[in-house]
Formats: sequence, C-alpha cells, structure tokens
Amino acid sequence: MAARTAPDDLVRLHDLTLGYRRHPAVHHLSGAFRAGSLTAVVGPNGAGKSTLLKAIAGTLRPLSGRVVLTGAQRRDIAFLPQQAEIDRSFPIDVLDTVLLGHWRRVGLFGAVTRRQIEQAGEALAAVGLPGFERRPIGALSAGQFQRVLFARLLVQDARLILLDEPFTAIDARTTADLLDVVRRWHGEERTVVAVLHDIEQVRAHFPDTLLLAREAIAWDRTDDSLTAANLKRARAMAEAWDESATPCRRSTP
Ligand SMILES: Nc1ncnc2c1ncn2[C@@H]1O[C@H](COP(=O)(O)OP(=O)(O)OP(=O)(O)O)[C@@H](O)[C@H]1O
Repeated sequence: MAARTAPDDLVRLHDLTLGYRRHPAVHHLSGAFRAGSLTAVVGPNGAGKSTLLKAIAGTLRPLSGRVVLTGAQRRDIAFLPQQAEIDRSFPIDVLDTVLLGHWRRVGLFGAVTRRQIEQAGEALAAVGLPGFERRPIGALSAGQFQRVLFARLLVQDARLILLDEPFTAIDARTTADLLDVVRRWHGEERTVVAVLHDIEQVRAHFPDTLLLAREAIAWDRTDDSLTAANLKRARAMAEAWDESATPCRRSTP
C-alpha cells in the first residue's frame, strides 16, 4: 500500500516490517496516523495488531523500515497493553497505580505533588470510580481495573494514546463509559489508535480503520476499509499464514 503523507501526520510508518527472532509478523506497512485522528486497527488473530502498537510505542525494534514521530516524542505516547500482559498480583493500590501516569514528569523516585494526587482523584471520578483510591488492584473486577488503567491514561495527558483490545472481556456498561472517555480524547484532538475485534463497535465509534492481515488490506475511512470484500481478503490471508516463514526479502511495498 502506498504511503499517504500529509502535513498533519503525527506518526508515519515507512515500509515497516516487524517480527520476532527475525520471523516477520507485519510486512512492508506504509501510511500515517493524522494528528487528532481516531483509528481502529482490526484484523484476524495473529494479524500483527499488537506487534504494530508495540513498534509505535517504541518497545519493539523494526526488522526493517521506520516509525517516524512527526511533531511528537516518545514521552507524548501513552500505551495500554492487553490486560493479559499486566500482573495484578503486585501489591499496589488504585491511587498509586493511577499516579504512575505522572512518572514521566515526576521520575521514579520523585515526590508526587498534592495537585497530582487531586488529579488522580479527578481521573478516578471521571471513570466512575470515586473513592476507590485505597483499594488494592488485586481486589478489583476486570472492568474496574480497566477503568483504573483509563484513569492512569487520563493523568498521563498524552498526545498519542495506543489501546490494545481495551474492551475485550469488559462488561457492556464499562465499555460504554470508557468509549465516552475515548470520545473525549478525540474531542480534545488527541490521536488515538485502538486494536479492536468488535466490527460493529468500530463502525459506530471509529472514523478511520486500518485493516491488517500482516500487511495492510485497507487503511481508510472505516466504511471504505471494512467492506465485505476486504474482510474476506483478510480472512483468506489469515488462513494462508505460515507461522514458520523466513525473513521477508521484498524490498519495496
Ligand atoms: N513475543 C513474541 N515472540 C514471538 N512471536 C510473537 C510474539 N508476540 C507475537 N508473536 C507472533 O507474531 C504474530 C503477530 O502477533 P500479534 O500478537 O501482533 O497479533 P494480533 O493481531 O495482535 O493477534 P490477536 O488478535 O490474537 O491478539 C503471531 O504469529 C504471533 O504468534
């Protein structure tokens, strides 16, 4: 797919190939997330969606190609990994979890200000958990814990917000409340990229969609990306994947 670049791009992907131990998971992806856009990343299991988010967040080095942040820096990125990747046995309470959103400003051993504690309380109220400050995170339901992680994102105040399956295994009420938070971010012209599986939810709430099946099937306005033909093509590509594929030799997208 040809690279689309514009002056208001916040993140540009240049012929990006990603993988693990040199096995490619995402091939030759080019394109851009515009500043202030709200984009769903959709595709079959194993399509490379989480891998792409990790590369944008800077936690996975590309095998080839580049992720270029234009007008933003790594510290402007907030990343919500899948719940399965977060250890909730760690003995920490809700307030301290939310305050971790301040760490880039505070540093690991810096003192948290009274104002920052107030902001954490405001963020908890905004996600429907007022008064939960002293609960241990291990005592929360999955939905409550996701609300806490969204409160942390609110405190982080990031320009680019990456969400990996934020509503998977989350109840409908919590999903609706957290979608309101996503809408609020969009209204504030933050750039949001969310990996999602619920196509109807994407059609209803996400203006742009990248349909990924190891390579981009489509990256456009959601209705243009999620056509029956494109979804069929993504499924067909998933069925043809070879998990033991060797490094990709193609040099141009
Ligand atoms: N840490 C890892 N080590 C080795 N291979 C990995 C690792 N993480 C992912 N992969 C592989 O990379 C490919 C893409 O995985 P990824 O998790 O990015 O897909 P996904 O689209 O997010 O899938 P899902 O919808 O199931 O979460 C898969 O073949 C997967 O097995």
